[in-house]
Amino acid sequence: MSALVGHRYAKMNGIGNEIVVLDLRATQAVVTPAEARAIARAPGLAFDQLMVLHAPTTTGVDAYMRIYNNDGSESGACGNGTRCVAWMLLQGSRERAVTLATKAGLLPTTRDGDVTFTVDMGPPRLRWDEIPLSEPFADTTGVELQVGPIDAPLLHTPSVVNMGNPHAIFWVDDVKAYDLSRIGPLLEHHPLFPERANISLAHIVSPEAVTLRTWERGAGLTRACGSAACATAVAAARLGKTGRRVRVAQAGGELVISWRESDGHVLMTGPVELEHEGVLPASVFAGAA
Ligand SMILES: N[C@H](CCC[C@H](N)C(=O)O)C(=O)O
Repeated sequence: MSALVGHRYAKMNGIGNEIVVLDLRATQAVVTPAEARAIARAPGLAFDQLMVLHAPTTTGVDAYMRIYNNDGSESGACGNGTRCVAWMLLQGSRERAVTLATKAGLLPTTRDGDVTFTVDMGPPRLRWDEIPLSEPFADTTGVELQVGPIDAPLLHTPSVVNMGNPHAIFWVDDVKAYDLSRIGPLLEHHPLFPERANISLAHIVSPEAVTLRTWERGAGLTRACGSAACATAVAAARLGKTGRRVRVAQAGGELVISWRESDGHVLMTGPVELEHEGVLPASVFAGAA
């Protein structure tokens, strides 16, 4: 039987980004890619990201998180899921702050209201080999990549940003005018991105507002992606398209993103929603492969 059976989970969402938080702090067990895929297929547990809590190994950290996409692959960041984790850890507590650790670094998170949280997503990484890209580009605000005919590309010159995970952002007039479910997987797996990439279409509404759609690496089209909102806000500010504080609207709702001047950290604010809680039943893993 899977060592995950009997551990507590919460099915949540962060503005429509489907999240399962699984608390493994009481065990040494680690989720395998096959187990992550089995949970994603279980009735009522379909997720875009699975946030797994492990006991912290460093003082001052409340939990270490491993983040899985629904294809079983791992990610270094998930903004919407991190707010859900903070909700779970602060549930019933008077504390207002938690510090979470991932393989990409520390994520201090504060509660701003009952269901509203701000995550310090840390500084973006902007050098080509930090994204990573497979070939050098001095300027990552626009790299050579296009979709469609060479002389009349449909999409071209994305900005690239690493927010703990790789993002490419194409600037468009209408985010709904493209078949992202067809274009997304081609770009996610493009040879320019040796670790694959999250692919976003962004429309600048005003210097304070952006509309966004994202095809997520390892999860496909989602209703919202927090790290994509952060990456887009950084890229838009670098290009002078917006200021350093923007509202980012996605299919599932809105986030406020601030790229702090003093230390270059990106702050993401938004709500979470609890759908149901329980303990993982053995049936989830029956016949898992
Ligand atoms: N939905 C997440 C990001 C998931 C990223 C994942 N698809 C990857 O980079 O592998 C968010 O709110 O930030």
